[in-house]
Amino acid sequence: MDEDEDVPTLLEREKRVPVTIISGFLGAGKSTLVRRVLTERHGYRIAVIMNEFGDTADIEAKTINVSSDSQQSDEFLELANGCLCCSIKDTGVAAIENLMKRKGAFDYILLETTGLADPGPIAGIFWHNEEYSMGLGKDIYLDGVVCLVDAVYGQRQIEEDYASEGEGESVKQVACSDVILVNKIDLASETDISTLEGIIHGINPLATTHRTAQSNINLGLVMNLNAYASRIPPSSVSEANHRHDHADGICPDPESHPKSTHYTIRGISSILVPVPVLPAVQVEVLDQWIRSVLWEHKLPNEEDVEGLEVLRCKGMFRTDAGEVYVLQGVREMYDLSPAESTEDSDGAGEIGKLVFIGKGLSNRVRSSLEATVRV
Ligand SMILES: Nc1nc2c(ncn2[C@@H]2O[C@H](COP(=O)(O)OP(=O)(O)OP(=O)(O)O)[C@@H](O)[C@H]2O)c(=O)[nH]1
Repeated sequence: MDEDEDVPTLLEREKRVPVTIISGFLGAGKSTLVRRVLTERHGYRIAVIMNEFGDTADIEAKTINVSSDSQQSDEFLELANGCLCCSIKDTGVAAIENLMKRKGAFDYILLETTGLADPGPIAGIFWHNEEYSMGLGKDIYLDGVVCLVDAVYGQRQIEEDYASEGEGESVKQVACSDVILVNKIDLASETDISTLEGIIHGINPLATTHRTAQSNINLGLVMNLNAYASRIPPSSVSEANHRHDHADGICPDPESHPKSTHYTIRGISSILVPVPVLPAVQVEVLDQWIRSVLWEHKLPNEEDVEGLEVLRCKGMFRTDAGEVYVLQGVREMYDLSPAESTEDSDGAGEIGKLVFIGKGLSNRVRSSLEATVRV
């Protein structure tokens, strides 16, 4: 990251401080990314929060010659570039807000999860607070989830992880991410990297991927994504529609092109359904469909669909009343509401889209959704 790289302005746009969750496969380069953030002069005042004060902090303490304040129950390291490295036992919203009260406001918070953590529930904490707990979550909001994948071992990790029992953490990490860094590209062949990218897009057609070596990424590409607000970057749904990476045969449903796509990798799949301008009254019908699928794991008025579980959903469409609706969801939590501002509406063309990523998303589920949004 060069000093003179474009640094997005964060605080002018939002009073609340954005939080980005960094997840990643074991050994994929999370600590290397964090070390970059903590040592390079990028102009942000970032608090990096780790579940455990692990190797990175020790390394920082040694290499930057700053000692940690381990007298307190939480530990902090203030770095020369203005960043703060800290470990708080409880990474809930209230604990992070307390941290801000004690240590002052930051421009940004990066929350690093351990290599085995599934970011879905962590993302849910922020969501839940924002939605239900007045007062909490007033200072911070979830901006996005970034996942590091090892370019050399990523494919094997995904496959072995799945083979162990059900779909593994690495698959969930990919499914729940907004940006994915395929790291260690210096060690992998072009063919292997492309195959891995195909698998990643197969699991999560909405995520943007970047190739990196030594986790070297322009921070502007992983921060300030606004991935969970009631808005959706126009590119993300349209890109998803064009990602058809079949190099490894992960798109087993060619009949669905180009109207909708259906990828699957051993249980985790995604469906993308175009949505025409909907009569306003039909939004409630769609809402019921989403509730049934997310909460009851079945299609409306039908028996359970075996293994139906949505990990992530997103979408945007117009109604004939002139409103633009945005869908955002993680697991059982979702929000289907009109876009926050007219600026957000610009991305919605006449044809909207809904994307669901998860398990059990069969053709039957897709047909049911298509019928629900048919006019
Ligand atoms: N060759 C190469 N090595 C890398 C790259 N990125 C990281 N490494 C090395 O890979 C090893 C693991 O990187 P970490 O950053 O510790 O990975 P991690 O995801 O934090 O690991 P865990 O926390 O143990 O899951 C370290 O020895 C890094 O120096 C890269 O792009 N290329």
